[in-house]
Amino acid sequence: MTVPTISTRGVGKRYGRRWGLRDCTLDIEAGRVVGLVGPNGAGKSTLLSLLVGLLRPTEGSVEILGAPAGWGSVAYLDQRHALYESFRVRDMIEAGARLNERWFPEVAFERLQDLGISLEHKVGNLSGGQRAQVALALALAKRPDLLVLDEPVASLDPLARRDLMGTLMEVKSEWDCTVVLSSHVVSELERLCDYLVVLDEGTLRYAGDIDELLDSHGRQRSLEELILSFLDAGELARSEVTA
Ligand SMILES: Nc1ncnc2c1ncn2[C@@H]1O[C@H](COP(=O)(O)OP(=O)(O)OP(=O)(O)O)[C@@H](O)[C@H]1O
Repeated sequence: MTVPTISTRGVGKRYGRRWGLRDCTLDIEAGRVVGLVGPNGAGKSTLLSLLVGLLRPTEGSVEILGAPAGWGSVAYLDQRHALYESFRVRDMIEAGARLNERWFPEVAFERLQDLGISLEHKVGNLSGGQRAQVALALALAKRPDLLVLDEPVASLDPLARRDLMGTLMEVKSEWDCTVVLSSHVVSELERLCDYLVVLDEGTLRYAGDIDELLDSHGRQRSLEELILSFLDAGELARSEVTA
């Protein structure tokens, strides 16, 4: 049996007295593009941080390609696209070689050249969309087995969103990494993703193949409607508990 890229078992994270995520069990096979959705505070960033080893679970376990989270070939991009303002784009790419064991600078150089982003630009002078593209190119230069993106398009205008999603689609057609991205924009997820994970109030509401989900409702309901129904079901379950 092949090892799933992502395997979590009853994973939970508590912040003080409050659980950010609880009892989350997932098996996600290699090559999937996973859309992670849920309202504010649902636990999306918590789950993503657990997957990349930035947070340690309070309970349960997380394995990436059979090894504990934090090891292996994983790239993580958050919505702040943290970069060194005073560096030129070229310097950022070259600095990556000193920080990463696996580093393929040509991947970043080629992608940015294709996008018309000059390597000589200072990072501090880039637009929001260009910064996002540079941050993504740096993540891709690791040629990761797992690419994790926390709301990568949240701060971008519609054109920059489209460009970034286009880059992700190209990446998927070029090599077979597994991608997990969270977003509030369901239409964008639908174009890119083949697997859906829905969280609400720190609880897993749904995990499964998107086509199978749409087929199981005879393609009569949109993905957005189905996601809302998972969230409403949670609302119903909570009101039954508290009634
Ligand atoms: N460092 C922290 N300290 C205390 N509580 C936290 C911390 N980080 C997250 N939480 C809480 O855990 C819960 C889940 O937060 P998380 O950031 O994972 O949600 P999210 O789905 O990513 O939300 P958003 O869409 O608003 O970014 C929330 O109730 C949040 O307040």
